[in-house]
Amino acid sequence: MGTLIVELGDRSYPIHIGQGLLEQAGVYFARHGMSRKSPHLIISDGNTAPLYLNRLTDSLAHSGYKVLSFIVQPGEKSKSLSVYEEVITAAIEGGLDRSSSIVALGGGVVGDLAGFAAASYMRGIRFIQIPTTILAHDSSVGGKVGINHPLAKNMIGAFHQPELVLYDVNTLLTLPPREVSAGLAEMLKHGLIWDADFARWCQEHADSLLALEPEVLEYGLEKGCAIKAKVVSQDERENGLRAILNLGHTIGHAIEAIAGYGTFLHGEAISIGMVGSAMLGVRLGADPSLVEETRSLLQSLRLPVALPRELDTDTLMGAMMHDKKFKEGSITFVVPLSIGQVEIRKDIPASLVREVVEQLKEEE
Ligand SMILES: NC(=O)c1ccc[n+]([C@@H]2O[C@H](COP(=O)([O-])OP(=O)(O)OC[C@H]3O[C@@H](n4cnc5c(N)ncnc54)[C@H](O)[C@@H]3O)[C@@H](O)[C@H]2O)c1
Ligand SMILES: O=C(O)C(=O)C[C@@H](O)[C@H](O)[C@H](O)COP(=O)(O)O
Ligand SMILES: [Zn+2]
Repeated sequence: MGTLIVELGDRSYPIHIGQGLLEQAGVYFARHGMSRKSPHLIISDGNTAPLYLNRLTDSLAHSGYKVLSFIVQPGEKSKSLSVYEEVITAAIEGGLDRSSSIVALGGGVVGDLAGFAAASYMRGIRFIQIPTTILAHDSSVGGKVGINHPLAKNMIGAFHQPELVLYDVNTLLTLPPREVSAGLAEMLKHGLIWDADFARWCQEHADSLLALEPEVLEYGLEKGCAIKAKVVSQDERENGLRAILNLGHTIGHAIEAIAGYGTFLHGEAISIGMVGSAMLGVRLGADPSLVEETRSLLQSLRLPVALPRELDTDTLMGAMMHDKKFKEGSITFVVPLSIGQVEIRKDIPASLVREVVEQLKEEE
């Protein structure tokens, strides 16, 4: 088992990664001084809860905690205002007070939704992340929480750091193959933005990662979490450096929104977006081999690398203008210089992005 720390002064917190941690949740709650007098609300989804909720509630109850649960529909559509309202209703009806916590048991959807409920309920209560997807090695760390608007991803949200992240890698064994690949997209992203050796390691170990071989998977998750933790520790609120974690997301988020949430998984959409970013990089001076290399890394993880022709370019461009990085008339892009190295550019003309979108369609 490994433990990493997200260094944020008096809001620092651990990420515990290992096997069998779900059964020890009560011990970790006690170690973090969670209240035994106030109720704690677990948010999970309809796929994850039948598999893992009992293990969690048993462990917490055994350690003397009062727990309630609220189960949402699986998938991106649950990151909505209406489901958020249902979660808040469950918190009020369950009698949560300022010593309570909200606990996310699931992937990034549950984590973002539960985290936003924790950030806003009574102006903020404690929050615990218990991730159960590969993708959530990214989403459970860093405190970005929120929900979608039909017009734009993650448009309503907050920064609200968890108390701790308890990552039981045994839970990953039940993930469907498509979700495994989508999660590995964010793992590879951490290599693409920070560490070329790690990006190439992901490709070399692609078969083991896809087969969920525990030791390889745990190493990859720890490495991804460590990169994310380092970035977040330096720039919690995305005033600068943190934007690099958004590689591929400007195009990716627009794809998710215009195709209808859930049509493309988040990891699939950002996979296509990362190829687009490489194309942009080449237009701005990177070696032309960057596009093929990026594509090959993503394809080894069985990820999509082209944009379906039926997605309308104008609609996609319009959706990109809703990105949080679109400010004062121009869009900030994370542009790769080479594998493992990116820069943040604030001067990317929309015409260049349009060319990239067209090129992404040609490759289909
Ligand atoms: N906050 C952040 O920093 C951050 C970072 C990256 C992504 N995200 C967000 O995360 C979301 C995507 O997260 P995700 O890919 O985990 O999606 P998800 O939460 O929808 O989970 C994927 C699917 O797997 C199922 N599932 C979860 N755990 C399972 C398990 N152990 N076994 C079997 N099935 C399981 C879920 O029910 C769902 O159907 C997106 O909304 C994205 O925007 C947030
Ligand atoms: O933590 C971050 O910062 C990220 O950008 C991580 C991304 O993988 C993630 O998808 C995040 O939710 C995107 O945030 P947004 O602010 O661009 O909506
Ligand atoms: Zn992401």
